[in-house]
Amino acid sequence: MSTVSIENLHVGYGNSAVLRGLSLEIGTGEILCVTGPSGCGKSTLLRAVAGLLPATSGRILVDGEPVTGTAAGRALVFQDDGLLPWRSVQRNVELPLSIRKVPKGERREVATSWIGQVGLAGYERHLPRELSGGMRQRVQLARTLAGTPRVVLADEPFGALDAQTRTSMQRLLVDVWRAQPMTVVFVTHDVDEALFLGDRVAVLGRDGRLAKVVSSSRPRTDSSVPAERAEILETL
Ligand SMILES: Nc1ncnc2c1ncn2[C@@H]1O[C@H](COP(=O)(O)OP(=O)(O)OP(=O)(O)O)[C@@H](O)[C@H]1O
Repeated sequence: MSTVSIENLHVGYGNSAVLRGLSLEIGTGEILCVTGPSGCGKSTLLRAVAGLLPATSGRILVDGEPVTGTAAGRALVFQDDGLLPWRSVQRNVELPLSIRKVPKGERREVATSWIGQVGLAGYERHLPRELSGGMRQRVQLARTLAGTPRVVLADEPFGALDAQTRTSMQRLLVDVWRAQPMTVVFVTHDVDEALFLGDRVAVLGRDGRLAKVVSSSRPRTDSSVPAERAEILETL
């Protein structure tokens, strides 16, 4: 788990600025959801925190250390599951451990445990093409968590799933986060998803600045969520 500090961050592509002076503090073990209109720079923010895009000015610190490039401790999760089609579920989940040269026995044990925790016990030998979209997202989640990231950067990972599968993936994410707390920055267009998952919801404006941060207190009450929902929607 890590603290992420974003300080007066400006990021752009060529001469066009996207994020203009964004400051945000993401606490250790917090789930921060980021929402905002299309094109406001949500993915750009994640890429910058991942170390894939340099800041034009300002800085990002993870546990006090400036981000200067990618790091194994910061994992990106996408809508596209990114699974290797020729590798079984087991071998896909083992991937971050193979890269770290974790011994075979330990690799197998850790991967099997995560496959069980995401509800896919019995599917270890299946290939990605033999699984549904929701199951493939579970494999992606297991693979990400097997790498014990300190920060998970999720870019609309459940965006392509049907409503029911999406709800079960949201619950699964909260369950695994409770079992193994981690700092999560989760981008979504879906305000209800943001309020369900997030401890706080950061709303980016079209101008590339932070428009609002809304706290979503846990445990949520039925009456608090509509109020928070209205507060976010009036900004969009
Ligand atoms: N590789 C790139 N080169 C140039 N411009 C880019 C690049 N990637 C994104 N942009 C531009 O930067 C702006 C922000 O894009 P970004 O993908 O971060 O927005 P977003 O909020 O994630 O959008 P959406 O909600 O539609 O996914 C957009 O105007 C986009 O066209």
